[in-house]
Amino acid sequence: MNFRSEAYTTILKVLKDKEYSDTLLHQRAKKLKNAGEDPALFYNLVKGVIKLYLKLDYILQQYVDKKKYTDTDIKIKVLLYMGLYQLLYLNSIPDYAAVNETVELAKTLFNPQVADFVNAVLRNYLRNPEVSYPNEPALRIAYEHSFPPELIKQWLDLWGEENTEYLAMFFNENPELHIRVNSTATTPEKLKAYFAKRNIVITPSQASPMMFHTAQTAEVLEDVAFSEGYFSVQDTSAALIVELLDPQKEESVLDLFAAPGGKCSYIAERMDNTGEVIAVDKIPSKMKLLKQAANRLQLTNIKMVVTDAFKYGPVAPAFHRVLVDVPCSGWGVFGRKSDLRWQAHQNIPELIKLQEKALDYAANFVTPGGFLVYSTCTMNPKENEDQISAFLKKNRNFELIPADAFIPERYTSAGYLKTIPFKHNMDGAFAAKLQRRK
Ligand SMILES: C[S@@+](CC[C@H](N)C(=O)[O-])C[C@H]1O[C@@H](n2cnc3c(N)ncnc32)[C@H](O)[C@@H]1O
Repeated sequence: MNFRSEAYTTILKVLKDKEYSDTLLHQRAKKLKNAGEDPALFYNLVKGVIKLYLKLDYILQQYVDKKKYTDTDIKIKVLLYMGLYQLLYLNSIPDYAAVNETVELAKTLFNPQVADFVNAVLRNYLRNPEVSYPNEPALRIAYEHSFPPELIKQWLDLWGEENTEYLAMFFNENPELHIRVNSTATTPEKLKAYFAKRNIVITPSQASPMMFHTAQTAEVLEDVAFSEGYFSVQDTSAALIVELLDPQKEESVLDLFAAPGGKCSYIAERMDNTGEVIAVDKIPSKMKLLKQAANRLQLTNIKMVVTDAFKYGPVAPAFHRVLVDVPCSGWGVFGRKSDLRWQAHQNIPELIKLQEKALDYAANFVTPGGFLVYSTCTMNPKENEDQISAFLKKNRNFELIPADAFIPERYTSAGYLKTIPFKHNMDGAFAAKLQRRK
């Protein structure tokens, strides 16, 4: 077993069969680790090639006869992507090793002719690695940073060339690990001291006293403090959404689109294991993850209901706080979810309808004087500000509560929680806090 052959079959599954799952990746990485291989290289190669395959493809076309490249099977293209990715991004691997190992893999998987082809293309690149990109901004950014051109066009219209490029670049970097302290088990100071004793540096977040970030991902995840429930892995932007919701002890809280439950477990922690959090989601396998997290964190105030949110009832204004964390285009999490940029742009109109319906439905559960938080992990105004404006126009009994009363002002804009990945060094998220009048 070696990390390149495992990476090859994984990448092919994603690019050819459009199948991606973090679980599959983790299982394979674990297998490699047990066989004495470095899982970090496996993760880097798989996630990197999936994110950057459009760029790799664009470059490779410049080193092969056009017709021959068009006729080349995806099974062979994946080998070329892997070889070129190592040459461009894996500095720990010398160029000769990147080429030789890819050629050897081509021999094992195919035959000497394919191996010769792979060798010739990669060496062609090495002889003259100058690549030229189109002048037109949308195409240049799309190929240089590997995003669908139609998505880049939308971003350019929204934010202009400079910000679009910052965003695209940010999502191609290796994201740091963000962790959240379990306040029912320990304190931020104790957790920091615990890791310091083990020579692991975790840096306090500027955004939240309960959050840290670290570049020592593997060491932190493998530490027993994780399995013992002293912390969770969560992007800081997601934690801020719960801080905006601001759940209090002994309250009743409804989390209508709850799984896999990162926000739900934080709600339960902030309520210090009191009151009741009802977590609703329709996907049983994702709810299982919430159940595991609740057990690990020893949270006893979460009640899980596996059902379609729109069938959850009785529909009555019975909750102090309702979180409606809707399915969205996911633009804000393109850094962590390597395959998402290749699918997310397709179904936005449908998502917008679902979000509108979810917000309307969730509002029915808020008690007079209670709060409703609508959130997404996207920076798309049509899924964010536009949804809230339309809702407030229809529902005069709700009003916007400014977010900067709950989270640092730097992460807010026009009363909303709004995180900008390259500016705040976290995922992109949006949330609005609405109060139902008494
Ligand atoms: C953005 S995710 C929620 C993430 C979650 N709040 C967290 O912090 O981990 C949206 C969730 O909505 C769920 N979902 C989508 N349509 C649904 C429906 N009609 N009823 C219930 N859950 C639904 C999906 O299974 C998905 O887990």
